[in-house]
Amino acid sequence: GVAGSSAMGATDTHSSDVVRFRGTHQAGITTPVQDRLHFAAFDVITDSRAELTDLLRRWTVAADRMCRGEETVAGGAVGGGPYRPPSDTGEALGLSPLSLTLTIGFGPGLFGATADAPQQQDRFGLGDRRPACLAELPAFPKDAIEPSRSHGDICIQACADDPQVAVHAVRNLARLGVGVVSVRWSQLGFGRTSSTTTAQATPRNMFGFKDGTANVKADQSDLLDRWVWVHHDDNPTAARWMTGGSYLVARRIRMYIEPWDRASLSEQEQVVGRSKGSGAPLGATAEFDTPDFRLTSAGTPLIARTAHIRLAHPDSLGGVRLLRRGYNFTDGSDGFGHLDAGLFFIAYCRDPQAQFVPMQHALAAKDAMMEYITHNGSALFACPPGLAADEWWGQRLFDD
Ligand SMILES: C=CC1=C(C)c2cc3[nH]c(cc4nc(cc5[nH]c(cc1n2)c(C)c5CCC(=O)O)C(CCC(=O)O)=C4C)c(C)c3C=C
Ligand SMILES: [Fe+2]
Repeated sequence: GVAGSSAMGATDTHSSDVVRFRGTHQAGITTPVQDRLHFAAFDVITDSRAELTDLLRRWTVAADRMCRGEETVAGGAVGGGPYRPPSDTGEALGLSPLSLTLTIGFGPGLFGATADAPQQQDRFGLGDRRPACLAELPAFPKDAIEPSRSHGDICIQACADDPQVAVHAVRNLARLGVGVVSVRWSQLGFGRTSSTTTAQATPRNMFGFKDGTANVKADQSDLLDRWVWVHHDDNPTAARWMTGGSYLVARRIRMYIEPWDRASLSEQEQVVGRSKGSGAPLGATAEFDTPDFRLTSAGTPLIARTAHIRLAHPDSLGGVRLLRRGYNFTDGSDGFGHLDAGLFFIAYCRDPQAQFVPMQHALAAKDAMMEYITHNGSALFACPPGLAADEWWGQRLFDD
């Protein structure tokens, strides 16, 4: 890790609070999932390639600093004199970095026209650099996607073990981006809904079930290589800037808490295919037991044909896996007395069209859970590999 001293006067900063910003892969993908999320999608509002690359350079410096617990610039909050707006908004002064990670991704619209947006201009001359799998996700049955919560040219996923640290990071990047980018939508998340290491206990989602048991984990390097990281041969030369990167699928999934809370325990367990208490697959005893989809009782499958874990299991999908990294959210109530709560689903994969798309098609068509959820936000981003020393976010994409 990086030395954990803080320029913000924090006394409680330890090197264990710092996640390395630079490396082979971006932090925030296999990093042990932190407790809090602030996810922001930006539209690029300039047509100038120079303005955009200048911002990406400035963002990189600020992000690198904030991940070490420093202000966006030295003395930014109060050191700039009384007559100028401070260069750092200051709400993280005195806080340690709390494992802040900032992960950047680029959306399909940055590369010009797509099948869904044929009018989109190739404003930055990136048309030939678009990886083939960076195409907007298709519509799935029962989707209720709201454009104001979807898509975007650039995303920043900020994760930390303190909401204020994550919000401070996104707020300051947005502030630095004035005139070049504008926030299209953002989502706060609390309570991770998956684990990415075997050392982490499995958390629970808003349905009260353990979530993340069968996730791909950071120490499963064969699975990461097969299902998460983009390979050199996955793309033609012009799109090889993605080698070592990954695609981020984001879905805002509203969960209808009130009808769920009126469903019997047995109905809830049938929907998921696992026991609510232990997280064990139905018919098994412990959380990490392998589900046996052949078990029956009086001729009926113990794990229903419509159970979430049967449909999302690799055996039902030709072996396909994803790295899930989602968060619970509650955005107040919906005006009708119902909680606007759910799961902000984030998954990383090597090829979203071959992994997420067939999985979501299977779930949307048959998953019993669909009675209790609606997908109302959707986005796909290409997250480049990690940065070498002095490299800036997007340098491999923009530099020829
Ligand atoms: C398209 C991918 C998936 C979406 C969307 C999704 C939504 C979703 N899931 C839960 C709750 C649980 N999911 C669980 C397992 C699980 N889910 C997916 C994929 C999507 N889930 C996969 C690939 C798996 C693993 C399947 C397997 O290999 O067994 C579980 C069980 C525990 C676990 O393994 O994580 C729960 C619980 C909700 C509530 C939700 C949308 C709101
Ligand atoms: Fe799931």
